[in-house]
Amino acid sequence: MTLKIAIPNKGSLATAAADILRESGYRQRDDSKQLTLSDPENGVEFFYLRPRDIALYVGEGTLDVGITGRDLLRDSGAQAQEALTLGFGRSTFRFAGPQGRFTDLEQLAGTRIATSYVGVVQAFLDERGLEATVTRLDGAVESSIQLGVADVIADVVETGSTLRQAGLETFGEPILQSEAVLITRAGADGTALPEGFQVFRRRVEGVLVARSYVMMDYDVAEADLEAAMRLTPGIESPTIAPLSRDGWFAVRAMVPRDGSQRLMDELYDLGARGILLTDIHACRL
Ligand SMILES: Nc1ncnc2c1ncn2[C@@H]1O[C@H](COP(=O)(O)OP(=O)(O)OP(=O)(O)O)[C@@H](O)[C@H]1O
Ligand SMILES: O=P(O)(O)OC[C@H]1O[C@H](OP(=O)(O)OP(=O)(O)O)[C@H](O)[C@@H]1O
Repeated sequence: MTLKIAIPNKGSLATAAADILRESGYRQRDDSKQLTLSDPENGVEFFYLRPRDIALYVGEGTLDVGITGRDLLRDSGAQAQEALTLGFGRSTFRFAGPQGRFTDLEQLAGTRIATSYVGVVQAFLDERGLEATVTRLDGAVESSIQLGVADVIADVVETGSTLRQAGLETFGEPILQSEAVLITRAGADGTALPEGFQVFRRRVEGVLVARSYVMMDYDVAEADLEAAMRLTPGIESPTIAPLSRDGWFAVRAMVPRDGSQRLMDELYDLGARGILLTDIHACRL
């Protein structure tokens, strides 16, 4: 059975979603107007949809898997769940008001709040027992205060520059931390999905690991081997091979990309030499 996959057709998540799928070995469309793309060799079919609608299709079971934002998933109220976090499309979702006007979330009571994410905002207010009037806008929410239709906005904040330009500032704790997620129907374990799902998930996971790890190779004297291995324990354990030079070993281990330069310095100080760092393009662990 073909695995049906929903991915964003445009907006902030579209390019990164297509990139990760391409890196996972799947075909992707060349024409941004194309609505579907079949990849029979891999047993999948892609449906290019608005990211806001993707949770609905997956929740209804019309499509098997989707890529969307956590905030859009929550906002939809659809019967869909996160299967994997994808590490891109990160944003926070926050309340904001005119500079110096609000300091505390309790001050939301009785205000008019404009947002494109009514579901998320209403759930947040309900949890705290706050009553406010929530108005749905399609976008450019930051203008609504100046234009007199709202006192407060709740919106996606990435760099914060849109807020600053509108003379607004955030207040209170973030409502939600979001990033792109792989979603499936709520309650669906792997067995309820077409068999291609496990392969799909493993491929995408492999690309995520490859992005966050690098391969480190170095040579080290036997006396320093233990200490070096403590610095580079690898995922399971490092590969160690004797060198023709007496008393020396070659070590190979995957290490997190973050901090890998510092690790090279530490290995060098320890006496390791010939330290190499190489990218991993994909992997199955
Ligand atoms: N700077 C950003 N602006 C908007 N959404 C962002 C940003 N960074 C990450 N995202 C995430 O992208 C998703 C929203 O994508 P979507 O395509 O619906 O909105 P958009 O980028 O504002 O596009 P459009 O306004 O054209 O519909 C959300 O999950 C959101 O958290
Ligand atoms: O914190 P920043 O880096 O400034 O990013 C956040 C802004 O970007 C998004 O708007 P987008 O350009 O997608 O337009 P829209 O929301 O009006 O559709 C979002 O709705 C905020 O307005």
